[in-house]
Amino acid sequence: MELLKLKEEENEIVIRANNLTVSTREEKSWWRRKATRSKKTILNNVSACMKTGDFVAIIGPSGAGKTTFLTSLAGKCNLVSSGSIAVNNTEVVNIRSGLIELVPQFDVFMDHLTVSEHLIFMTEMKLGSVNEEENRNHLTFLILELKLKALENNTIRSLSGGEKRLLSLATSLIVSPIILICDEPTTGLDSYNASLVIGVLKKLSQGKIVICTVHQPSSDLFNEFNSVCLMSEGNLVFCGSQSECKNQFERLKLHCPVNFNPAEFYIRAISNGSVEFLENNQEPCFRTGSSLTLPQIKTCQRNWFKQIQLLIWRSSLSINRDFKDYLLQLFVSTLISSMIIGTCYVGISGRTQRGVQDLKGFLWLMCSEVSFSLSYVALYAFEGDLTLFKREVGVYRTSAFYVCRFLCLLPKCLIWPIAYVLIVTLAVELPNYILTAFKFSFALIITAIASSAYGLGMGALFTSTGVMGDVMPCADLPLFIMSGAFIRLSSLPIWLLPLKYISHFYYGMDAVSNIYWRQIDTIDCPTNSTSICYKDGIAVLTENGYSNNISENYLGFAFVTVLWNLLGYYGLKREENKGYIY
Ligand SMILES: Nc1ncnc2c1ncn2[C@@H]1O[C@H](COP(=O)(O)OP(=O)(O)OP(=O)(O)O)[C@@H](O)[C@H]1O
Repeated sequence: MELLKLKEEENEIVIRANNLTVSTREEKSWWRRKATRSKKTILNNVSACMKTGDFVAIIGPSGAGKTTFLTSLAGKCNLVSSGSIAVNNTEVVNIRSGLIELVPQFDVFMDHLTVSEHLIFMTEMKLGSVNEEENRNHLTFLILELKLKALENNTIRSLSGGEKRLLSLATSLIVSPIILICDEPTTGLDSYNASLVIGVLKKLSQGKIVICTVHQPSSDLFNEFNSVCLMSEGNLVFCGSQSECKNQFERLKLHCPVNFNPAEFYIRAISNGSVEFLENNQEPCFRTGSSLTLPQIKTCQRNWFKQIQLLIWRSSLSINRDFKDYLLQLFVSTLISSMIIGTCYVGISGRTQRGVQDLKGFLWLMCSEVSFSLSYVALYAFEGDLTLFKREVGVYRTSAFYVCRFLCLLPKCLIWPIAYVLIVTLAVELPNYILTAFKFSFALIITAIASSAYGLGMGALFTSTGVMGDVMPCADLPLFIMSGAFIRLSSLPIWLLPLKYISHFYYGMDAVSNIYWRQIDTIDCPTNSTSICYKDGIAVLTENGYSNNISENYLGFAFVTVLWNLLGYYGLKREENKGYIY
């Protein structure tokens, strides 16, 4: 593990918690301002110190506050806290990313990727190009050390729990952190995999600090740790070397029976109240004269465009593996529905008074099918990846992730409208068929892009609450009423007009209506007709309140696309600010 060790001449690292108190926030109902959940103290005045070479096991009964302590040490706790945590003399929250890595209890990956694709992605993001020899060697070394060589081409979803743990560890070690914090690295693993993981961690601890919470470790596993922290009800009962812990218990006449698991013995003693606090008579944490500057580690922040390129590469790998589903979705969403529309409207023409109504319905269906399908696909784009995104905070910029999601929708925005137009327009009588179909496709592609921005924006704003599926129809309703398919736009009250200008349905309908009706120079009007007779296509446009200028629609599309994307970005940023998920 030479690569992972701090070099001899590098400074000693000390992480120190000083009077750390962590509590939950008081929750109040918003209407009565009455407390619905009172404040709860999770960590109570905890002080501890760990230094280079420490391989620490944090043990204690369930709910003792072990995970909260770990995440606080990593600077990733989102709860209210007082006191301080510092590495050497630098507050943990001010430490450069990569110096401390947290391996949470639950692994979150993009499951469709293979092990090597995932590691390449992370190396590219965190270290720089894998084509650089140093980075390639480091990656190869990690794969070998963490026994991932045989699994390189396996997809992550096919890995066992232990293999996923090793992959999580490898991911955290890409940047060679100086402090590695693992939450229950052995939970759910069989004894072989548990000792494999602990063995790797122990090796790593030479030259680093490795801190782990462990649940019911076997005696053999527990003995691998050289330090132990005992926690009970938010208090740190003891934190020091294994031998000092044993001595302290023996001073209280609490002798661990031969062949009895010491970890279990300690936990029982603190759970039944036999022990409240133990002294720690160890040497002080800082050796006099040791330097307090933090070591430099190699990290790399890729530029924004490179981040987008890497994120798109990762998403495309995932899409490739699901290509059959993608085709099925295309088939169901576009082919079948466009065939149904085509069949219902077969033979219609806007050159007769009867055909005017049919044509308006046809244009509306074409436009709304494209809008609805794309906006609902985009709506769920973040749902599955929100946890992954929150785990990867700091690896890439939120805006890069958002732009990647938007760009990944563009192939659909291109293929779906073209497929629609090709099929549905076969059924109706179009003037200048090829040119009109081409113009329809273009207008619907732009409609699809604006609809995707709308869906993505709504999804990002409401993803974490899970109510986007309920909110979306309510938001859709006023927007699609503005399309002019159900109400004459000229008769809208003035205060409703702003809604028209943020409606992608309006711009879509206005564009396709202009494309079609401007080519209809005469509409038959039977002499015995008692209802209104439209003279030509322009009269239809005027009667329905559509604009005279198609280029205004494209400006409108640009406006709503930017608007919804900005709102979506704000929603995602809000999720990022809620903090790390562990
Ligand atoms: N975000 C939170 N909001 C409210 N309560 C919380 C929060 N995080 C932790 N707690 C509470 O704090 C206590 C300690 O939780 P923590 O997860 O740190 O314990 P633990 O020792 O790791 O438990 P276990 O061994 O079961 O994982 C628990 O009672 C838990 O319910």
